[in-house]
Amino acid sequence: MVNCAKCNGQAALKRPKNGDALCRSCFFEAFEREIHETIVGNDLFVRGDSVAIGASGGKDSTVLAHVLNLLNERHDYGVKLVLLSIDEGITGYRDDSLEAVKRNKLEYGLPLEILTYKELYGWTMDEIVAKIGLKNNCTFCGVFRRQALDRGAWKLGVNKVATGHNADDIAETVLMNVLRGDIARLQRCTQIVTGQEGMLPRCKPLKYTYEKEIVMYAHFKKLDYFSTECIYSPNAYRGHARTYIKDLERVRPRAILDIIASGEALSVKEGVSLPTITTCVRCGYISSQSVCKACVLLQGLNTNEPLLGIRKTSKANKQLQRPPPTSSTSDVSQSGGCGSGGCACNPDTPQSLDF
Ligand SMILES: Nc1ncnc2c1ncn2[C@@H]1O[C@H](COP(=O)(O)OP(=O)(O)OP(=O)(O)O)[C@@H](O)[C@H]1O
Repeated sequence: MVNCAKCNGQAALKRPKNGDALCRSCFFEAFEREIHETIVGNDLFVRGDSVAIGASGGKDSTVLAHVLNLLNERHDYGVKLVLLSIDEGITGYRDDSLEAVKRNKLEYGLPLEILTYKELYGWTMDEIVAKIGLKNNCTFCGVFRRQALDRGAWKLGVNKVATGHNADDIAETVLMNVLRGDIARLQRCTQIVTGQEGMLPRCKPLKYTYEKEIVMYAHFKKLDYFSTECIYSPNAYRGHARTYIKDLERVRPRAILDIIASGEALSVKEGVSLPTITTCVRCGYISSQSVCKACVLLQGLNTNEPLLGIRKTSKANKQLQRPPPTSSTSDVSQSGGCGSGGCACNPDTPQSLDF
């Protein structure tokens, strides 16, 4: 029998993060305490905050909702929590995972708001994939989701958004941004709170939490989540980064934290020009070009030119300085959006690589 390193009882697992043998209850204690320390150490919340948890029904956001709800009570954060789900319109995937979110809403007694791509943009992902095929569809989905979460948060009147991005996700993003030479995103992607002026702050309380431990926690706690991969997401580039990091982790478990620390330690030399943040002339959301990536992509879909937002968008941006077509079904291009959210996309990057 292997003894628990903390209480000397019978160990039930070996922690992927540091190899400690722990019993279940000592693992729960360590897992929850570390997330609490991340929250407190980084001032993620203040009393009175209203926080929308991006709830996809997957393991990460389900564990996030469970743990935030628990810590909020245990440590009396005084924070109001709300679940916010975006229904991208992916039959056989998001409809099923949203059922898990609806069950969690009842289980945790938290309000839930669901926004759909169809109502926000006039298109479901099923329709987008039918139009453009499986290549590039993740670009549409990622850009629309980022803006949709902001729009949902403004609608709910919250002042913060929390997402379930974990340590593995962040290490992968660091690597991908290094390989792409994307300095602006490299600088941003390790930040635990993102969101420039005019945007709602977004935080990642699971930034230092290993994916394997999230899976273990969800499994031992018997949490209700949906575990199937997106049917439209080949996302080969992230897949390569993921495989590489898993290989590194096998040799050196700390590699994930080390990559995050390396990303955090990088700083951009003075004088290097970074994209400036402005407001999209079409929808009013924050953008790094005069027309935001969501509007460019939407224009492409609505005018039968779906690659408009995929190719170099400075060109597309010039094209879009013209007024939008009146036939658009989206409230983004028709009404100018709510004018208060934050789509901080970098239109020249083919995939969404920051959070
Ligand atoms: N459809 C959605 N609705 C609301 N929030 C979402 C949605 N998709 C993703 N998010 C948020 O963004 C985070 C990272 O999303 P990603 O697509 O990387 O999924 P993931 O790593 O599989 O996470 P999860 O296990 O929570 O689905 C999620 O944990 C969640 O907080």
